Amino acid sequence: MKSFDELFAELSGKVAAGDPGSGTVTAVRDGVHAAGKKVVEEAAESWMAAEFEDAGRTAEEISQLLYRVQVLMLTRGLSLDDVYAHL
Ligand SMILES: N=c1c2ncn([C@@H]3O[C@H](COP(=O)(O)OP(=O)(O)OP(=O)(O)O)[C@@H](O)[C@H]3O)c2ncn1[C@@H]1O[C@H](COP(=O)(O)O)[C@@H](O)[C@H]1O
Repeated sequence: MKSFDELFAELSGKVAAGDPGSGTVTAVRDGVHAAGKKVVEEAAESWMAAEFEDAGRTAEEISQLLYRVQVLMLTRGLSLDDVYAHL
């Protein structure tokens, strides 16, 4: 299990290092358009799971949404503080 901040630190490190085995590195290289589409896709799947599936499936979809939000942040070069400043 990892927190939002721990996941972001892990992904940032992989992107900075250009880790060749990382799906995140590939996703960031695919660019903002692709990253944004994945956010929308996982947001829709989270909504559908919340409406029609159980809490466990909903949590799973939301975890993928959080991951895709972090990929979008990394694609735009945003830090956690850049986002937290607006909370
Ligand atoms: N949390 C995630 C995570 N969630 C989703 N994904 C990726 O997203 C893929 C699933 O996306 P799809 O669009 O194929 O999903 P889907 O077909 O809609 O599947 P469902 O939503 O229907 O379940 C997975 O196969 C992973 O490649 C993730 N990839 C990575 N992480 C985390 O990121 C870390 C680093 O990963 P790497 O960069 O790949 O090393 C990992 O240790 C994980 O903690």
